[in-house]
Amino acid sequence: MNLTKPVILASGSPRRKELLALAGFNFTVCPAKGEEVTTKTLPCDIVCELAHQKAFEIAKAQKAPCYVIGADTIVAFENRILGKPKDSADAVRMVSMLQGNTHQVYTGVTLIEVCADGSLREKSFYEETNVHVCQMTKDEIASYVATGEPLDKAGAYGIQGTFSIYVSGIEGNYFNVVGLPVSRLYHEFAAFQNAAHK
Ligand SMILES: Cc1cn([C@H]2C[C@H](O)[C@@H](COP(=O)(O)OP(=O)(O)OP(=O)(O)O)O2)c(=O)[nH]c1=O
Repeated sequence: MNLTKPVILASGSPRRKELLALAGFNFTVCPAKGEEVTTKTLPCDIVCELAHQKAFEIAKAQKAPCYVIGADTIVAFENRILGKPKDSADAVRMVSMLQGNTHQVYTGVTLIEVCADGSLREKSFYEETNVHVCQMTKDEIASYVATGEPLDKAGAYGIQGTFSIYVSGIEGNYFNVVGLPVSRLYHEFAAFQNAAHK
């Protein structure tokens, strides 16, 4: 994609950095530091609101024209929202809930253009993926959590890591589960950039 302005990824997630690079973007990373507070109840609204907060925090601090990308990922299981676990005990609780069941992973993305006159233009979207998790024994859950892999991940697991042996299938986009729906992002970004030149 021919980028007309520099791109900033407002995320500290190493997965998002890797995925955005895979999509061919040239960008710098500037993680948002604000607390993630939501006023919404539906998972799709929560991830869009939090993605907006992250992108907006970085966009409002910019002095020159650019594009800012913010994202947020949560797991939803039977009306419960699972973010990152607080500690290992919380991770055990989350994985115990998800094993033997199907849950949804939502990632929201916000694109903000900081225009030459300082005004902001933005768009948000989300993707949902169904993830089927095999039954796990208490020992399997304990040893998985002991790897430390769940601690910085929504729902206390990483589909891209050793948890992969417990994922029997998904419906939807794999990269959405890892934290960034890259194909959707690429196409939404192209349309967003083109819209500015009309
Ligand atoms: C479900 C799942 C989540 N995750 C990750 C993606 C996100 O990095 C993280 C969810 O936390 P987020 O709060 O969405 O993101 P973050 O704190 O890692 O980064 P930032 O807010 O700075 O953008 O969980 C995986 O890596 N694999 C998975 O299978």
